[in-house]
Amino acid sequence: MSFDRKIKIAPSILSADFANFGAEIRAIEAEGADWVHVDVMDGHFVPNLTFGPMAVKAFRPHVKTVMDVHLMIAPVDPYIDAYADAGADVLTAHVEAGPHIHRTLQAIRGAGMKAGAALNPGTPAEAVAHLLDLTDLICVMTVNPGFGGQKFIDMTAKIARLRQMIGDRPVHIEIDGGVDPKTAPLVARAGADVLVAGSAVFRGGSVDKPEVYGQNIREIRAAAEGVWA
Ligand SMILES: O=C(CO)[C@H](O)[C@H](O)COP(=O)(O)O
Ligand SMILES: [Fe+2]
Repeated sequence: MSFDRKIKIAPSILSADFANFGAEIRAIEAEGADWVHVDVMDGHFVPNLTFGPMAVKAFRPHVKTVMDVHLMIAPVDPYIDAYADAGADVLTAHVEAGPHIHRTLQAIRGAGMKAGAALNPGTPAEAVAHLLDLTDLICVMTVNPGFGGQKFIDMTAKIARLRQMIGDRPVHIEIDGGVDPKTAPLVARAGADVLVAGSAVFRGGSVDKPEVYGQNIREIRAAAEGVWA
């Protein structure tokens, strides 16, 4: 997994057909997804439950790009090895999930994965100021985590501040929540390069109509890249 700052679209399979994950993953990748975003929720850190490491391991053979696992769980540390074994490429933990995010990021890298740190909407950019050399990705939540299909919360000032803090370090800024062709240009202009989108990618499509996924991905990408045109 090499570093670049081109716009990457990461569909969240939270909006996929839960009875058909393998085919859904293959469809979004065939239709242009750059990464596959996998939302792990524990019914404790967030008020919703999805799946755990056994399911993530079952997704792995279907993912040919980058498997980007977003942990919305607390605690994190007891499960890091299980997600490494499941084949996560990027493992992101929330800074709010416990008192020792520094240790968590070290452990994620130590287990051979790229380490991400996620920030809830109420958490300032400064929460990662002393973590930037331990982090490969900062995930800026633009919804309160737990559910797909929520309304975008404007975090552009936080994104711009993070881009300034990161300087020339090889750290991605990922945006998660409410990304669509209207909001993508706002976050791209502020400095984001990885755009997670669940409902805006899967809306109107299915494994039998995958071209809709392709159209949705192209619209988000064009809107984000249009910022630089
Ligand atoms: O982490 C998440 C929610 O906690 C999801 O990745 C996110 O909500 C994507 O869904 P949508 O694009 O529909 O907002
Ligand atoms: Fe997510």
